[in-house]
Amino acid sequence: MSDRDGMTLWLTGLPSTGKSTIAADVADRLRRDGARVTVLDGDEIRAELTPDLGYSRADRDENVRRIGFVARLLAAQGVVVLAPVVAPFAAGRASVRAAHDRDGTSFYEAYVATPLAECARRDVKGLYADQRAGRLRGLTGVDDPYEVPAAPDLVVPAGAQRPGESAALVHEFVRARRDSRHAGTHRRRWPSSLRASRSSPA
Ligand SMILES: Nc1ncnc2c1ncn2[C@@H]1O[C@H](COP(=O)(O)OS(=O)(=O)O)[C@@H](OP(=O)(O)O)[C@H]1O
Ligand SMILES: Nc1ncnc2c1ncn2[C@@H]1O[C@H](COP(=O)(O)OP(=O)(O)O)[C@@H](O)[C@H]1O
Repeated sequence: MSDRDGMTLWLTGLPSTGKSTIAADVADRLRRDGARVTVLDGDEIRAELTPDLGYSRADRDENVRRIGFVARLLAAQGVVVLAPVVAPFAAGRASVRAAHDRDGTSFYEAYVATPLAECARRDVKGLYADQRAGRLRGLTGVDDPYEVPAAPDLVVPAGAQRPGESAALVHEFVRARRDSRHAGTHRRRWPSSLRASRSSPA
């Protein structure tokens, strides 16, 4: 394990799309692979790190910015950071990516793409029902914007999959990126001239 193993994988999508379920399962799978993993879950972070913020655009942008900052610090130390956070605005997601790019830390955006009607049917926290009943205003995807990622690194069709299938897809995505970085490390460490001399008979 090295600092090169670190990355941020942001799971964006509507409430009840499956972000937290997938992140928890992927974290377990990666830990079994021996990775250092942390999950920056929207609900937990809002309770502990951003309790001062609500759901206005400015507050959501600030929430995403702070989570992105913590993710970047951890990822730079070799941690695989999973961030299941709605992050409804493309500009907010793009600035988190840009901040990672500036210090050479990997950032990937996974769009958890369950159709709105299925999210509303799942309605894990009763928010869609609250919005319909007039008890909640400004629900992402219903009466507040959700900007669908234009070029996500991964699309997870979680409306048409079982949770384990979605987790397996995301796990494979992360594993492939970690593996390719390891291969790159080995290539850099042993340039071809050196490899040739090492493999020649003495
Ligand atoms: N109005 C409104 N719109 C959207 N979501 C709402 C709202 N009110 C509360 N919640 C719950 O808060 C979670 C979204 O906050 P996040 O910190 O994940 O995202 S963000 O700040 O909007 O980027 C989100 O969590 P998930 O259901 O896990 O996505 C919601 O449960
Ligand atoms: N393919 C899938 N991936 C993730 N969750 C799924 C999937 N299919 C059904 N579900 C269910 O949908 C719900 C998603 O809830 P949750 O993970 O809390 O969503 P979010 O974090 O996006 O608000 C859970 O009850 C989960 O069991």
